[in-house]
Amino acid sequence: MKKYTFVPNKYIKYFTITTVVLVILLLICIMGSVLMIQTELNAQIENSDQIDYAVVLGAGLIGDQVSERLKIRLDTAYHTLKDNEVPIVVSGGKGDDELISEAEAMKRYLVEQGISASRIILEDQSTSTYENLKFSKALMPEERNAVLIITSDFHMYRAKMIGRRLGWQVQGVSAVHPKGERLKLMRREVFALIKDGLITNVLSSSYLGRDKMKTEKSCGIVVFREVDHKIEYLLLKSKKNGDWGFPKGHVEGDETEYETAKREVLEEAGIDIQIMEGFRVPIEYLVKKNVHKTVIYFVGALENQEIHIQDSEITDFVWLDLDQALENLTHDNAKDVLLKANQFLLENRT
Ligand SMILES: Nc1ncnc2c1ncn2[C@@H]1O[C@H](COP(=O)(O)OP(=O)(O)OP(=O)(O)OP(=O)(O)OC[C@H]2O[C@@H](n3cnc4c(N)ncnc43)[C@H](O)[C@@H]2O)[C@@H](O)[C@H]1O
Repeated sequence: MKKYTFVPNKYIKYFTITTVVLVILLLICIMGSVLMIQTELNAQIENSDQIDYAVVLGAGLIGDQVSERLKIRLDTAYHTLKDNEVPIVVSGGKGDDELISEAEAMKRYLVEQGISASRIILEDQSTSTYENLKFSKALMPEERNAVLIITSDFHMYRAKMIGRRLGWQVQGVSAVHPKGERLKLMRREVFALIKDGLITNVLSSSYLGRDKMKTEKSCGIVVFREVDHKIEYLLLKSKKNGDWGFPKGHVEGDETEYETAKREVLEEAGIDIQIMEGFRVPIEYLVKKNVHKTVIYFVGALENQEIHIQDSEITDFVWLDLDQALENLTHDNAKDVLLKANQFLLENRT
């Protein structure tokens, strides 16, 4: 007769629990080590010729000032990028306790250090690492996909993993934090990595590219007039969002960009403008989180016509010189368009 050894249920339970705990501890140790070596692995740019964009990831503000952790990332970005011309996406939305978006504060900091504002693109909608990178990608042309990520050493592994998932050729430069802080943050990062790597990466449709961005396209005109040999620019105030900007609107049907721009200016301001050849400046931004909008701006002069604003969409209009217009425009990318338009007029006006 066969003999069975009796093993009480409680021993099986203890054995299982101990094994699970040991496996988890082992996993945490392995992941911790992987995170630790990111400083050495991403100490500097591997190949600067192969970077289309740099993306700097946000890390919290105190009021409207960058936090100490974010400052370390931005200082790394400054030293890494100061001697080249690569466009820089600064990425981070506005938290409940923040007065402005992280992206805005990051831009201000980098500009104060001496980086040209025209190199900096704002991604100011994201609230997680995944959104940082996904929304940044939406601001880049599809074919420009060699990206340098700048973030904290402990955060780099996850950021690069998500970047690759989004189809980028990724390089990284790690911002190095003091050892004590690094260890503290690394514990948190291990759990974020488990979540992003093991759960989201496998299960979430967003990682598999199914939550595609919608796209919108509008066209508009920077309208100018000459008063006593001085240039003034037309700004309109949007009824929907209170923004001061240039007349513009969505492309309809199979209109050309010129046709859309002229129609929208006629609808919104009641004026028929001839577009000047040689100026076409696109800007891009996100409307909410999932609409990637491109607006193409042209330049055109107003002569002998009165403005009649479209009451349903526009609440006010104003003619301003360059400095006043720069002060009044709501969005920084529109200010960049105006500076370019002004330069174009200085070089091309007869
Ligand atoms: N094809 C189409 N698709 C969708 N809607 C259509 C449409 N055709 C017509 N419509 C609708 O028709 C109305 C008028 O449209 P239009 O007159 O045709 O459109 P628009 O001026 O280009 O844009 P809209 O007012 O929608 O948004 P904007 O980008 O300025 O502002 C949107 C947000 O972006 C922000 N924003 C504006 N300019 C920005 C910039 N330069 N940088 C960053 N953010 C900016 C604003 O503050 C605001 O929060 C709108 O109510 C729209 O809903």
